[in-house]
Amino acid sequence: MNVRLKEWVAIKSDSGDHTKWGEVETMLNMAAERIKKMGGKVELADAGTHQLPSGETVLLPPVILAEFAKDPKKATLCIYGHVDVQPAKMEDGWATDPFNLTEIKGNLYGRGATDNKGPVLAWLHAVESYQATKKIPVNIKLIIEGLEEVGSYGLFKLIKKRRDSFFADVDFIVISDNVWATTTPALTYGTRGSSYFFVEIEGPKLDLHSGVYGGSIQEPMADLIALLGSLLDHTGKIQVVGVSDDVTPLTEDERKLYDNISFDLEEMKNVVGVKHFLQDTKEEVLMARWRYPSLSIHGVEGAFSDPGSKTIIPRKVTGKFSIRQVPNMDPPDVERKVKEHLEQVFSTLNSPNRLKVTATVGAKPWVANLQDSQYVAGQKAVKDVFGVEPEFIREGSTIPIAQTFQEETGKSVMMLPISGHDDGEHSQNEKISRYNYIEGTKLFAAYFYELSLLH
Ligand SMILES: CC(C)C[C@H](NC(=O)CN)C(=O)O
Repeated sequence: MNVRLKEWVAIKSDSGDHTKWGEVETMLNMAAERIKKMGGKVELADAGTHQLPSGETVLLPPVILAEFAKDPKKATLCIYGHVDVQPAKMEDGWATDPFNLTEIKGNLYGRGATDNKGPVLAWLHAVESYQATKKIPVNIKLIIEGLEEVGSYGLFKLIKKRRDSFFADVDFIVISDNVWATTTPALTYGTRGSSYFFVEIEGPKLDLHSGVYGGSIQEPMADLIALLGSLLDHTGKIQVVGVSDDVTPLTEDERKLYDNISFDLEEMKNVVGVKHFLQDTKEEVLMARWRYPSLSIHGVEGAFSDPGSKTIIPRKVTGKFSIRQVPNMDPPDVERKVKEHLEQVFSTLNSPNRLKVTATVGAKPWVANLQDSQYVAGQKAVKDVFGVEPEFIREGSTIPIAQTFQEETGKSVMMLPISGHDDGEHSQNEKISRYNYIEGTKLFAAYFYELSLLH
């Protein structure tokens, strides 16, 4: 059992609820202390403030900017990671306490084990192992945040501000915050972007007895269900007019990249427990995940959701959904079209209730240039450690800051995942295998070495 990972997983650094950001700060301080113990120079950089959908302005947790002793003859690598996590409760169906890292048959289960505390620690372990030999082949900088899971508030501005200082001498930026597509190690060259929406419907002054008022008022929940039901058809096609218009057309060269992925549809059905996907072939399923947009409905705040029955008409409900975006979609344009769509559907309901739509995340999609020399180093490092060629993959999830790193700093960005395809990021029983954690640490060490040969 890895003691450090156990200590980090024990911190409930769920960033989803701003009232709990104290735990996120505790986690950031713990990570900062670890880096200082390793001889790193650490700044807890001010990330500014953020306005919540309620209108309230809150102070953001800081961002760790750290660096180790620099040798001007060596290349400088900046590693990005995050130490906040998604929410997790035993009642969601976890087999073990999500905040008590538990080893079962070679897997380490706990919230954040793979997304992203395990990989962040693996980077630190790789640095430490070189420190023991006093021959680290590249200069290392670190940027570690605590709000990735809610859209990296404040980080965009901080990167702009530090472009000519912290980032000035950085040659490469690397991120390990995603999963392999199969059991073969991978290099990731694209992620989808995301816009997250809150649709609030507010009706009566207070919750009402459905036996008294049912049938005589227009219920907020019925309005909300009509709105949410208008977003998608049964084939998964987004119904918001114009949203998918800008999707980059598929080229033959890009299509060929899918041929070599050893993705097994049957195994994937078993992993997630579904009878079939919306697409029929491996290529179509992967494209739906990586290079086409999707819309998912996540939940309803304010609706009765406890066990048992309560005969209530909720006064105010907030539906939550997000749209994953791909090149060349633009989050502000998507957000405008979604708002227009919801207002138009709402107008047909002739409702006396109030509608408010807020977009809380506006993260751009990211695609790297596969000819970038970092990918050569990554490919060699995978070969060194695993003895196989990596799969070149994209990722359906979002790293909000990836495209900003590339655009603002002009530096090369690569993703080097060490997490397994079945690690259950954001899900019940999230885990990292002992194998991936240890071999992943070796991969990072090999990558430092291969990168130094490029310089
Ligand atoms: C913008 C999202 C909240 C970011 C989140 N990122 C990850 O899961 C990265 N491992 C996502 O839902 O994609």
